Amino acid sequence: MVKVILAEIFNSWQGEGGSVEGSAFGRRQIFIRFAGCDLRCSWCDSKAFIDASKVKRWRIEVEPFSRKFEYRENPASLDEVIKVVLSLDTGDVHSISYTGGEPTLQIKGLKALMKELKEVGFDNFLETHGGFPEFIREVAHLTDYASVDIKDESAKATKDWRSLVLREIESIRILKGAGARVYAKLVVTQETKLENVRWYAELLKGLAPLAIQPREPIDIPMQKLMLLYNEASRILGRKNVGLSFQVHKYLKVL
Ligand SMILES: C[S@@+](CC[C@H](N)C(=O)[O-])C[C@H]1O[C@@H](n2cnc3c(N)ncnc32)[C@H](O)[C@@H]1O
Ligand SMILES: Nc1nc2[nH]cc(C(=O)O)c2c(=O)[nH]1
Ligand code: SF4
Ligand SMILES: [Mg+2]
Repeated sequence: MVKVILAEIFNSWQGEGGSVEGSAFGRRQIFIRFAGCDLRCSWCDSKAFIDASKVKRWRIEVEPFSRKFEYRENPASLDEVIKVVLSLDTGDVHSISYTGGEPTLQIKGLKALMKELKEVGFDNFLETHGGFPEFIREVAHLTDYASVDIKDESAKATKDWRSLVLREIESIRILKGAGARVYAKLVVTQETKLENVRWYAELLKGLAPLAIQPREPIDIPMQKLMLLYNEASRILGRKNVGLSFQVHKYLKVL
């Protein structure tokens, strides 16, 4: 029996993605956060969950926005996860967000959950770094929406940053080919180089829109953000670039 190592499940509003095509910003979602990640983005806000061996328990926010949690032991069975998702359904849920950590690292469990939750009528929204096109291929046909991060050099996510970016682009291509609504998300910092943004935009041209998301806490000067945006827009087209902020953090919700 497949099991999954989780961090948390909660019902909230999708806080990211802004208004670019394929975004589910402001939609109600049930978030399934997987534990474990192979990357180490310097600014990751989910650091507590990226070493799966340290995530002994997962939590359920029993009532949306209540900060009241129930805890369960890892690993979780798929039946248990489905039951929890159904129990959190507020009737206005747009889609299920699979996030993490990196959900594609647990590809068997991810695939089984996406399949089952689709069968009971939910759309699937995959939040991924896209570094494993071979895993993306396994779930592309089950994916309705995907937000695929392009990891900027300044994230210092891995040593071989350029090859990671190329794999992320390949993942976007696979998802698009399978009919998913896909956008790329680029977290930018003060250190983000204009020449790198130019490169990402060239790779994304004709493929997917770009949501530019300032790293939280925001310290990038607005003049710099404007320059990066302008350059991306010049290459991708003015309708294919937008800003994204982590609005849930301002609302102080999960
Ligand atoms: C925690 S990650 C999990 C999914 C996947 N591992 C990834 O990185 O795309 C979810 C989203 O939060 C974003 N994120 C995490 N920490 C952030 C921060 N400090 N500021 C802005 N965005 C952040 C990531 O870039 C990603 O788009
Ligand atoms: N409300 C809310 N929206 C989100 N969008 C992406 C998130 C994530 O951590 O993947 C996230 C999250 O953690 N909460
Ligand atoms: S890839 Fe995602 S979960 Fe992994 S370290 Fe980076 S932001 Fe965090
Ligand atoms: Mg988050």
